[in-house]
Amino acid sequence: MNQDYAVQVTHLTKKFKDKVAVDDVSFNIYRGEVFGLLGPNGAGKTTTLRMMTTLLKATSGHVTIFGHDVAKESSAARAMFGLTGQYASVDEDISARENLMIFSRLNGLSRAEAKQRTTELLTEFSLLESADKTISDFSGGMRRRLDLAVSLITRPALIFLDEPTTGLDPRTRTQMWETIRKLVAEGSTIVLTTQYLDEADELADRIAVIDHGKLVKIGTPASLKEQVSQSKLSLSVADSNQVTEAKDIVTTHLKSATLIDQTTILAPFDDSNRLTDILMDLRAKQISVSHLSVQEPTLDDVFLNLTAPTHN
Ligand SMILES: Nc1ncnc2c1ncn2[C@@H]1O[C@H](COP(=O)(O)OP(=O)(O)OP(=O)(O)O)[C@@H](O)[C@H]1O
Repeated sequence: MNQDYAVQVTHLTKKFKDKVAVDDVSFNIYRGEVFGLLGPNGAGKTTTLRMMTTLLKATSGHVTIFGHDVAKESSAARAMFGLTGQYASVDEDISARENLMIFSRLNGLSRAEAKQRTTELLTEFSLLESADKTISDFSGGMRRRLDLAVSLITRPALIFLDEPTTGLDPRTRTQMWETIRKLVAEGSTIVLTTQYLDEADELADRIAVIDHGKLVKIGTPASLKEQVSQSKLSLSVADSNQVTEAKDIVTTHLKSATLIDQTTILAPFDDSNRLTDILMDLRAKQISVSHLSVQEPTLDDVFLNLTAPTHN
């Protein structure tokens, strides 16, 4: 086993009768990284995650978690990770504190240890004030934080988060991102499935894009964006009489430029250093700029490009 890997997925395949839900997928996840599994509905993310977390048997292929084969050594593999998401099974009718106590005891902690861990987790996840409310009175964000707290009782080195922020309001989502970043800072490895491209962009060190059960691309958010599209420069001049001259300057430096109205020029570019040259030339010709912006390619561009119907 390679010591640098938290997870190794090799030729993983899942067939449901004639339907191939996951088709020969291989990737490795490094220790300490946040790895995002991204794909449209029905792409095979959940099926992949369920095989990785011992909940579903693969038709063929292998997964190892810190060297433990999930099929052959499932208890050892299971002891290495925490799982949170749609499978979390907190009891709705009792309080957060009681849930944490019960799960701590189920995980083998003594009564005193369970009590201490429960207080630590309630504090860590800002649930101390609501600790004795029943879960059915919890907001979506509180519920999600409790789910995550439960999966962290045993301080696992690897955490699987299945769509951690689906259905949360923007503020609670940002809080969840902070919590995830904190876990990473403390050394956890995180595997995350998400339907939110901005979430993958914010959190993931690397992203695997899955479509129709196949791995279509893997890389850092930046490298995926680079492969798909260039940045765009948008520049407006104060005096419309100077727009043609300004367009010529932009064309000289960026090869192509388009006039989109009487004062605005749009040009694709990939070298930020050219921007200074353009501004210096404009100033030398006494052309004033009234607006300037650079649009970076977004992960949406990548996603649409990779999973567009024409792609398949
Ligand atoms: N138990 C099952 N029996 C038959 N087909 C299944 C089963 N589970 C999943 N599938 C099919 O396998 C494919 C992949 O499903 P999966 O749930 O893994 O996708 P997903 O990427 O997680 O989608 P979503 O974002 O909607 O959860 C889908 O076509 C789905 O209908």
